[in-house]
Amino acid sequence: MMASGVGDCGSKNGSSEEHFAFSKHPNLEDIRKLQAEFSQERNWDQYHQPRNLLLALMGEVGEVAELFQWREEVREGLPGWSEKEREHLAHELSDVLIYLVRLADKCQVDLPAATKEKIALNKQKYPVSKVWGSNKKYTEYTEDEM
Ligand SMILES: Nc1ccn([C@H]2C[C@H](O)[C@@H](COP(=O)(O)OP(=O)(O)OP(=O)(O)O)O2)c(=O)n1
Repeated sequence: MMASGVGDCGSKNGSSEEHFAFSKHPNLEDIRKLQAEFSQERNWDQYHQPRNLLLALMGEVGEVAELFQWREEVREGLPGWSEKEREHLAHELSDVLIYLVRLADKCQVDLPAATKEKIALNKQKYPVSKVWGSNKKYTEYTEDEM
């Protein structure tokens, strides 16, 4: 794992067979605390209201999109991307996560717990037996199919 956080995401030839997993730390609560400290030390809490954080988050999502725009389809593992491009992506995705965690903090949403709950709800909404291999939205299924 490089210092930038750019790991062996798949392989450079696009194979998804190589193992990829996140580091265990920092977890979301660690990130929440790190960002809270960062903001407090700079007297920036005054700017980190939910609305500003949402706009900052959207701006960073736009910066991620810039890295993908006007390219051919990008395959898993980002084959053909340079180390510099991978590092840039890692930093922009981190900005997105940092603002998302900060937004959840300021809205008092327990993000890991809420995510666990939402995945459980998604499983109910999209039962494997009904949706296997299909990318239809749940509203497109007929009563019979569900
Ligand atoms: N008021 C602010 C400004 C910055 N940051 C933190 C959160 C982000 O992780 C990062 C964003 O910094 P920049 O706005 O400088 O954006 P970039 O790092 O993406 O720089 P650039 O826009 O030049 O790519 O810094 C923050 O918490 N609160």
